[in-house]
Amino acid sequence: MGIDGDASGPPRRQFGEEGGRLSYGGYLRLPELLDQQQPQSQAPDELLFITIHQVYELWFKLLLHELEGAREAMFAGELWKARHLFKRVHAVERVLIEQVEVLETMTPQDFMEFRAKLAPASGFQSVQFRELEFLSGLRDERYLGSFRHASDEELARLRRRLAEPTLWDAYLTALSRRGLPVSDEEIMTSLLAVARNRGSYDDLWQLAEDLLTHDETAALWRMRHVQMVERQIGTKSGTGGSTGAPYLRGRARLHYFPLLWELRAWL
Ligand code: HEM
Ligand SMILES: N[C@@H](CC(=O)c1ccccc1NC=O)C(=O)O
Repeated sequence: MGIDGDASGPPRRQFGEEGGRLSYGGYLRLPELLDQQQPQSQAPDELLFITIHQVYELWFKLLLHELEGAREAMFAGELWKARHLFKRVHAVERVLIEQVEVLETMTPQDFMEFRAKLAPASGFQSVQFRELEFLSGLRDERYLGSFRHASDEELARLRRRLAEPTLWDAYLTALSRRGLPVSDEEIMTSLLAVARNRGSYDDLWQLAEDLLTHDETAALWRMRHVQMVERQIGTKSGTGGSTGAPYLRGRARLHYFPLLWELRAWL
């Protein structure tokens, strides 16, 4: 029996073969993709280091896309759609945490074989990571300073993220579409009304839980990253010029949606 399952006779055309324009590698642009891993040293583990960062950046790209979709859905009052997209966001974010383990198979000695070649590059210069923070509501303009070497297009993207609405802005719109006031003075009362009146507001409550999970998972990644950093470089300072682990520990305490955490104290 042939691989197409035919016992005999001429090979039949498989589904999708009629046009014959697309191939697996052509569609996925594999020649281009697989040409992008270019180690700067002979160190055996540099391929792992490059690959894992590229995989992160691909997931970051998808997260930005899905979070933009979730934001637009909240603005449009399509809460079911926002929740559907957040489910995917959470699944990807869990993968981001899990794959730290792959890089931790590298020993610090093996990392030191090529680490010096990396400076002054560092995760500080990840445009998409900062875009995710800005879109999620953590807008610290001081980070624009880390992008002196970024292209005009990348800088424009970061500035656009600083100017555009955040996920929290979109959630506030969803609240006010349901008649709940969202001024600074009234917002906590509205969040409490949602939490205490699930019969009327369960969709808004679940959506707030989705935002909180996004926040919590991002913080888990920061903690996981700093554990990996301590394992790899101990108390050394970073190639990007920070104090290293102490700087990163400080970042792990940050929240995208502080009011959703504060709400817990009132429930
Ligand atoms: C051997 C593994 C790694 C080490 C030792 C390491 C170390 C560091 C250090 C020390 C910093 C602070 C900036 C500096 O002064 O350099 C940093 C920042 C950062 N790293 Fe890593 N890193 C590692 C892997 C990764 C991976 C796999 C990613 C995935 C994209 C990543 C993303 C980032 C990001 C986004 C920042 C900025 C964090 C912030 O400002 O809050 N790092 N890293
Ligand atoms: N900042 C790291 C080096 C590092 O991990 C890195 C270097 C270049 C590009 C991305 C990196 N990943 C995260 O910071 C260090 O200080 O060892």
